[in-house]
Amino acid sequence: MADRTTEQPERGGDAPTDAPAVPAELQDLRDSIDNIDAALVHLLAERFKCTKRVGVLKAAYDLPPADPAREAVQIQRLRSLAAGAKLDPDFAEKFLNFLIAEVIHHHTSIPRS
Ligand SMILES: C=C(O[C@@H]1C=C(C(=O)O)C=C[C@H]1O)C(=O)O
Repeated sequence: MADRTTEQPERGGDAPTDAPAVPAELQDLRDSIDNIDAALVHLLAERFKCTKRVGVLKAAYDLPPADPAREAVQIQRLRSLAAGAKLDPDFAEKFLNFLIAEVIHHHTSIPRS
């Protein structure tokens, strides 16, 4: 495979018209980041499919949209998983709260009889 790091812009003379070559390692990392972002989108889509069904069930059984006791268990579990994975537990908690807020927003918009 060609070494992409060898594709350097000209030095001196006129300003180069092409963008500088991206080092191979940077491009590889960006390819992986793009794959991870795609996986996250698919995982989130599956999660929202589940939570939408939960919202319909809650409306049918006249249960409140939010369940703070369940959320507290989820947050502690995710914080522990994050710590084990060397991810900032505060970030994991913020991310989960962000998701849950969106879910509850969806649930509150489901009509009830
Ligand atoms: C999905 C539910 O509804 C809400 C949303 C939650 C979530 O997104 O994980 C968790 C608890 C509830 O506040 C549920 O009760 O399970």
